[in-house]
Amino acid sequence: MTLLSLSETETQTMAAAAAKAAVVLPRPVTFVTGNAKKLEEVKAIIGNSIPFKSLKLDLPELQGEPEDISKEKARLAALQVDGPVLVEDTCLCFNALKGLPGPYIKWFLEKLGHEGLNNLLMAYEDKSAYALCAFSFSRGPGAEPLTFLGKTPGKIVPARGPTDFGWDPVFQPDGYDQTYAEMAKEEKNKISHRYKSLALVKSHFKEAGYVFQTDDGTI
Ligand SMILES: O=P(O)(O)OP(=O)(O)OP(=O)(O)OC[C@H]1O[C@@H](n2cnc3c(O)ncnc32)[C@H](O)[C@@H]1O
Ligand SMILES: [Mg+2]
Repeated sequence: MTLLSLSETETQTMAAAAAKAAVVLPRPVTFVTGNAKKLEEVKAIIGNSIPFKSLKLDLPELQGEPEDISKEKARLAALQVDGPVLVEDTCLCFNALKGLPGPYIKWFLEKLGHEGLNNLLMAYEDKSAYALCAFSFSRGPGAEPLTFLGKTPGKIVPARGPTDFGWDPVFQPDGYDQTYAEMAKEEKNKISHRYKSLALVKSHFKEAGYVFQTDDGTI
């Protein structure tokens, strides 16, 4: 039998390399959102792949590009939670309107409703649009957030289907006869902007090899 014996220096070097490779984070990651329907989808898509809990908080939102809004939400959330956080910002962008309402879709929807969103495109032949989700992950207060974009193309149609989640009834993804609202949840979660963004988040977590530590120090 051959015994592999390492010198003290070799052992120290290996331990240092392992410590450098693994980023230890307090467990779990907190997904901060004020939107219960988002949370449902995020739970279904993330499953057990990332240890996470949620916190219902309506974070203030900067004006600007989706990526910047999302990053700023993550910075604020990390300060509030004092730990690792995930947040997301969702946009609905009309191509004829050069990407608007975009991040302001929440207020457009609230004021104009589904019919009003259709009316915005009345003067244009081009009804194409895309749903955009920008997830941001921050390792904690002061850490620069990483952002992951997921985009699903489609078109704006008169409302069809259940009205329990935002603009789902007026968005029909390309390649489908149904609106997001008419689709089975599992179907939407296989092709949605949120799914695509979270697929990148999951890959990042896999590649980064984060190690999660509980309060009592166990991993
Ligand atoms: O606390 P946060 O996470 O910010 O939740 P929110 O509801 O404020 O969400 P956003 O700021 O991202 O605004 C996006 C708007 O689009 C709606 N929305 C988000 N994702 C959607 C989806 O997948 N389908 C339909 N509507 C969606 C949502 O209800 C808002 O009105
Ligand atoms: Mg919001």
